[in-house]
Parts: sequence; C-alpha cells; structure tokens
Amino acid sequence: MSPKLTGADVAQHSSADSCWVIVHGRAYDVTEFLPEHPGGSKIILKYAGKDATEEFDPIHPRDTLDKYLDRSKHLGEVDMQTVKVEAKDEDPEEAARLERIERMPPLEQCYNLMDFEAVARNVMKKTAWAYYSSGADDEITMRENHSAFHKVWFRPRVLVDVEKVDMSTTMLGTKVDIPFYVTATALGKLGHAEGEVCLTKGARKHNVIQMIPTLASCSFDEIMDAAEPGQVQWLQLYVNKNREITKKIVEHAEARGCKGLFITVDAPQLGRREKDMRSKFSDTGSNVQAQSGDNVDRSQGAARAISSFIDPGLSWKDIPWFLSITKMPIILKGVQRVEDVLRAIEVGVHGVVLSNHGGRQLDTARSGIEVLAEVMPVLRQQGLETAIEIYIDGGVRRATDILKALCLGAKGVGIGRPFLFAMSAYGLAGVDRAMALLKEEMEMNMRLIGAASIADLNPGLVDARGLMGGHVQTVPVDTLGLSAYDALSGPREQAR
Ligand SMILES: Cc1cc2c(cc1C)[n+](S(=O)(=O)[O-])c1c(=O)[nH]c(=O)nc-1n2C[C@H](O)[C@H](O)[C@H](O)COP(=O)(O)O
Repeated sequence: MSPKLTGADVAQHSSADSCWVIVHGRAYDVTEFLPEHPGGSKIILKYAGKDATEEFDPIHPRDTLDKYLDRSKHLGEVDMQTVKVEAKDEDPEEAARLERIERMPPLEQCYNLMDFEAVARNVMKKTAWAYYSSGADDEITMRENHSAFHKVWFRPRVLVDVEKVDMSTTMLGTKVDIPFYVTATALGKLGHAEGEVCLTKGARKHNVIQMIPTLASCSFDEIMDAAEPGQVQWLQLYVNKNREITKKIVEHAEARGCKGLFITVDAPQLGRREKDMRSKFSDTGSNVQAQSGDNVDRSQGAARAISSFIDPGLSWKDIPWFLSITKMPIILKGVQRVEDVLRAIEVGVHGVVLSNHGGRQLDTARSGIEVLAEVMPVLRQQGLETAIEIYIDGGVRRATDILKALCLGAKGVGIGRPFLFAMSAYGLAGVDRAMALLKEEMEMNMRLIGAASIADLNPGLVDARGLMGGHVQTVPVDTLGLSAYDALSGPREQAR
C-alpha cells in the first residue's frame, strides 16, 4: 500500500505547469485538464496545490473525476492532517448571514411557499440565492409568471357534495397524489449539502414525481439510487453538441428506469441572469460534458459556466432521432406558442411543458398560464386536446395556481424555486412542509370551487379573460412576492 501523500507534496504542484488539487481527501493531477475545463482554468488554479473540496462539491456530481479524469491522474490518498487549512478572512456579509440564521423563524411559521422564499433570501449564501432567485434581464417574465395567475378568477360551483376530495391524477401514466411535479433546477448543492437527493426524499414522501436535471450537483445515479422502489423520476435533458454523449445519457436513464425524457428546447443559450452574474460566480463549471474547455468568461455567473456544451443547433429535424433512441415518453420543455404545440403533435412527441424556464431565458416571454389559455381552445377546436399531455410551469406558488392551470386544460404543473428555497432554508423538513402545505391548500380550494376530483376541473370553473387583455397592469400588487424578490435594493430586511 503506497504511503499517503502529504499536504506539502501537493502544495509543490501549484501552477499551470504542474497543477494538483485535493478533493475528498484524494489528490488529482489536473494539469492537462486545465484547458479542457468548461468553467475555465482560472478557477482550478485558484485551488492549485490545495484542498478544493468545498468549492468542488456544490457544482460537480461526486463521480465527476472518476468519470472524466484519466485514472493515471488519480494520485491517491492524502494525509489530511498534514494539509494546511487556509484561514478565511473575516467576511462581514457571511457573519451577518450566520447571525440571521440564528434568528430565522421556526419551520412551523412558514404558512405558504412565499414564506420559504422570504426566509431563504435571508439565510442563503449570496451566490446560491443569486443563482436560484435570478431571472433574465429585467426579470419581467419571472414576475409575470406568478402575477399572471392573478388575472384568472374562479367561477365556483355551490351545493356540490365535496365531503370527499380526490386530488390524485396520472402523469405520463404514473399515478400521483397531487398534480404537481418537482421540476428540473440545476446545482441543488448550492442550497443544501444533499442537493437533488433532498428533493428526491421529499418527492418520495408525497408521491410526487421528480424531474432530474442534466446540470444536477449530484450524479444522476446518486439521485436514482436515493429513490425508493417504485418511485418515479423523469430526466430533463440539455442536448449536447456531441450526440454520442447525449445518446449514452438517454440510454442510461432509460436503463435505470426513468419514466420520461423532458428535452429542454427554450435554452439554445442560457439567459443573462444578472443577479447571478453580479455575484461573480467564481466556482468551477459543472458537468464536464463539454469536449473543449471554452474560455468561459467567469463574470457570466454560474449559468454560463456550466452550459457551454448545450447545442444551439438543436431543431425539429432532431426529434425523429430522439424517438428512435428511446422508448421513454418524450416531452418538449419550454414550448411557448400554439404553433409549436401543433408541430409537437405532428412530430409524434408525447407532451409539452408550456414554460419560459422560470423567466430565466427570454425576458418578456409570456407566462405558461397565458400560453395555456391560447393553446387549449385551438386544440379543442381541432379535436386534439387529448393528443398529448400539456404541462405548464413558472410562478406556481399556490394550489389555486395549480387548479387554474388544470381547469384550463393542463395535466399538471412543474414547481421549481419554492422547493429549492424550502430545501435551502430548512432541508428535507422544509421540502416536506412545502408539499404538505400545497396538499392542504389543494384540498380546501377544490372544496371551495365545488370540485370533488381532478376530473371535475374544467374551463367553466374559471374566468380567464384577464389573460387576454394584453399586458396592461391589471394585477393587484403581489405583496408577498415583493418581500422575497430582490426588487428592493435596500439591505436585507430582518428575517420574518
Ligand atoms: C429556478 C431554476 C430553474 C431552472 C434551473 C435552475 C434554477 C435555479 N435550471 S438552469 O440552471 O439551467 O436555468 C434549469 C435546468 O437546468 N434545466 C431546465 O430545463 N430548466 C431549468 N430551470 C427552469 C425550471 O425547470 C422551471 O421551468 C422553472 O423553475 C419554473 O418556474 P418556478 O421556479 O417559478 O417554479
């Protein structure tokens, strides 16, 4: 058994000519990999000759080095007792954050999904909050996503026997307890050490489907392994320019039992999320799927650092190939107009998610609920309303938002940030409470609109004319949301 390396051995290799790093107590020679790194070489050189574990973890699946770094560069175990721990200069912001954590409200004081966002804003690390909370450009679409639901009013039925309420439904053939799923959101470990696995555990407890992101912090297999037998997961796919890599990922997901392939079609390039950019994301780029280490401009924030492999050339002509390489149902995630829904039906995919990526891509794109109100009447007119499954996501924060979407014809909705914020602030207990609150709201509101089951939900229960009136600000100010978003430029107010 070769002797362990010491911290001094590693520290001798701290330049671009010879660069060793320590990750999880093992040393790696990454000299030749430097120009390949999607996040650029600078970020690795910052940790040359040192322990890089703390920066590596939130961005990279655990098996990244095993998968992508040649074995000959794996140098073996390091005696961590001999590694000098760098004294961190006092960061007043971090000290203030830790202070706020001491005073954060107990979980029981979170009564709705916005409460989690308000708490998370105060207790999350700056880069993590910036990454999760940011929308593209002026964040108009991000705010519209939630506001748009306030343009839809209910037309409740009375004197309906709603003693028993059944909110279960099926999504892509899977029976779920409530018509929402945990949508794909990258870099789960920015908010919580367990990352996407924490969401897996929450989804399992509530029999809710989890969509696994391509850009997860945890490895795909870690997330699949964390699921209980019978627990259903889908894969969200960013298509790689190198289709061989993409084919391997899709085949592996199918072999592991994924029950849906959601191809993201609204991100030929990731949007400009300025809060993320402002936090000067300096971490390494995730996912070493990229073949060549483009010299990514670090100031572009996390998004740009981790997405250089995505193929902007993806087009309708690629869909038959996807249909040929997998039996999983294929859903196009990020469709934003009825013409593309009709095209999706034509090319034979199984569904679409009407989505603008949570307002993180094209700013002033319409909200999912507004596109839904455009799509469904056209599909009904052509007798196509059941040809494929229609989902929406973006700005869903109340069970009434879910009910409005289903009344207008959606099969279910995806929810992103709320579960990230609940996880980041309170871990699994937070995710669990967030889902339980939605179930509570759902049962109550189904009773109040006079619907005993999902089958009872129909367009007659809502008045969606407010969505058609263009974008005149007819929406009441969403005060809850205001306290969470960074619309306020002042210092972070005290945790509530
Ligand atoms: C909040 C968030 C959303 C991301 C997301 C990361 C975060 C932090 N990321 S991103 O880094 O590339 O933008 C993904 C992603 O990996 N793939 C994807 O298809 N959608 C991604 N989305 C969009 C997500 O799947 C939903 O469309 C969006 O979150 C729904 O809006 P709400 O957050 O308001 O529920």
